Amino acid sequence: MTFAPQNPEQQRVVATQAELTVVLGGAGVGKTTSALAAAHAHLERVAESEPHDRVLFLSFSRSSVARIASRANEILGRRGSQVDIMTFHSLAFSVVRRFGNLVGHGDAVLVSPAREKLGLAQHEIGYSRLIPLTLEIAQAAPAVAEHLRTRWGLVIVDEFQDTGDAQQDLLQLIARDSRLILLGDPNQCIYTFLAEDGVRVERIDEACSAAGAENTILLPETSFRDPSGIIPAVANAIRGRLFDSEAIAAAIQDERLVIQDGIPLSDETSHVARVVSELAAEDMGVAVFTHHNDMLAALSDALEADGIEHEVAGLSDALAAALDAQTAMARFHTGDGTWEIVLEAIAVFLTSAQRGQKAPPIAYQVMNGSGPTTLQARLSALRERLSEAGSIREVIEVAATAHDALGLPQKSGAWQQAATLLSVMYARAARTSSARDDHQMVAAICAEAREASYAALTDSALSPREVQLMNLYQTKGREADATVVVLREGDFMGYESEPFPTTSRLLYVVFSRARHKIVVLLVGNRFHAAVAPLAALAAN
Ligand SMILES: Nc1ncnc2c1ncn2[C@@H]1O[C@H](COP(=O)(O)OP(=O)(O)OP(=O)(O)O)[C@@H](O)[C@H]1O
Repeated sequence: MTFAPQNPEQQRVVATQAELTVVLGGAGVGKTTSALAAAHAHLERVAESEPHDRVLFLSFSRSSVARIASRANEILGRRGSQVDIMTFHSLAFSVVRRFGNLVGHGDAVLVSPAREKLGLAQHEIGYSRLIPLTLEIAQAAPAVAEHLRTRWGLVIVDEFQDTGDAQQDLLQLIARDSRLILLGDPNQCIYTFLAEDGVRVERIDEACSAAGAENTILLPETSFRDPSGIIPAVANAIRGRLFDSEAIAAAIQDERLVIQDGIPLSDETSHVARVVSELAAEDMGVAVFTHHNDMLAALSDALEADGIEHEVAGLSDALAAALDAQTAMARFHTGDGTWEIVLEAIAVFLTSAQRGQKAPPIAYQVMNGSGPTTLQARLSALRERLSEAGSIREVIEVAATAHDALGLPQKSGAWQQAATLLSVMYARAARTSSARDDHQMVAAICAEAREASYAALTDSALSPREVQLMNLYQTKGREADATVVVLREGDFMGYESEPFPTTSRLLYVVFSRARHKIVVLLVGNRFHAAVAPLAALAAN
């Protein structure tokens, strides 16, 4: 194992044997890393008496699962296969899949929030039902509850400050008899807008009281993400709204913090793409953070054109929906699925591209055969091309170009990503499966695509890349050599006033992700008061 504790507190985390340990500390101080080392230490310690013991590492978002998993091998070594790293929702889904029949949900199909907006069929389960259903299953079947309680000797929860009531209930179920390590940072609590779901900053204090002072470990402030301390000092100054502090002036002087303003909205995508290309050319991994998914999609297309491989964290739902739509087209060709299923899958894809509670009008037009005649004509042409395709390979090509052929708005990047995944799945099925006819071939591809879209919905990104694009709220648990923070005129930052506690925590998370450099791009002229002082710094 390559991990070596950097201070006595990290060492205490690794060595803890308490039933409940709470680990606190600011961004980048090593909470996640030392907890992984604690998982390794636990498994080594019990190896003789409990050779099959396992550790569960629960995290919040798909993005942080991906980051933890990418680091885990190095720290866990041969113990890697005994550690399950997943989100609360992917854990719940694995239970629902295995035992859902006990509560009338055998063969459960998990659908995206976008599909949920268009209405659920009987056998479908929405994302928000996963944890409650898991609890119902455990209630109905004590043997399942017992299985979940005994499976993991140690449970670690990352980002504990953002857990809500549902996660808490799930934890109580699975960790009743296990050791528990909770990792948290009250300053990174950015989901308080989910107060209805029980997310509240005080949860950390309660955990500390339960653990007691001797089992509450506060890691020293030194950030190992940027050992020079320059970027952590910027993040802290911004959290404290000390925009005229030495720390910020020094970082600007050293070009570790670059603030560019006056970028017109019409140049946003090209400007961001240029900055990303320049940083990537310096061999830096880059993460771009913005409030706007429309910008992410446009940027994704622009980077594609520049040949820069990238991952769009904000498009995971759209990617899953695009995969579904394209496989539905393949099933239609072989007669294993109807045209209505294809239309519905396209509607779900269109809904996934849209924020808000409702599906967009075009989604209903696709499903109902209403709307502009050009749209209906294009759908008919697509149907014909799919029916007449001479081979499965040709069907996959038709599906790959359907986004353009139909003239769909937005998310062409996700459609393209799905097409690439699908052609890989096709090649694999053609090479390895025992599928002898088109039906079997399509079934094999669909099974694999379904797994991939479940992974996109509940777990890590499929192919983490050096350049990552995401929404401001997906930044937690991420890190990159350079971060590009795009702030746009009119960005909504809540209704609070000075000192903007919630937005300041969000900005702290966003500004603490970089290892080397932060570039802030200010698009437009007038900014929300919470971020306006940054524009003043650019002018200086
Ligand atoms: N003991 C150590 N030795 C080497 N590198 C370390 C050590 N501790 C932490 N790091 C490195 O510092 C960086 C931040 O660590 P980590 O992600 O564990 O911090 P964190 O407290 O979980 O951060 P955040 O709350 O911001 O997600 C990582 O790149 C990690 O590899």
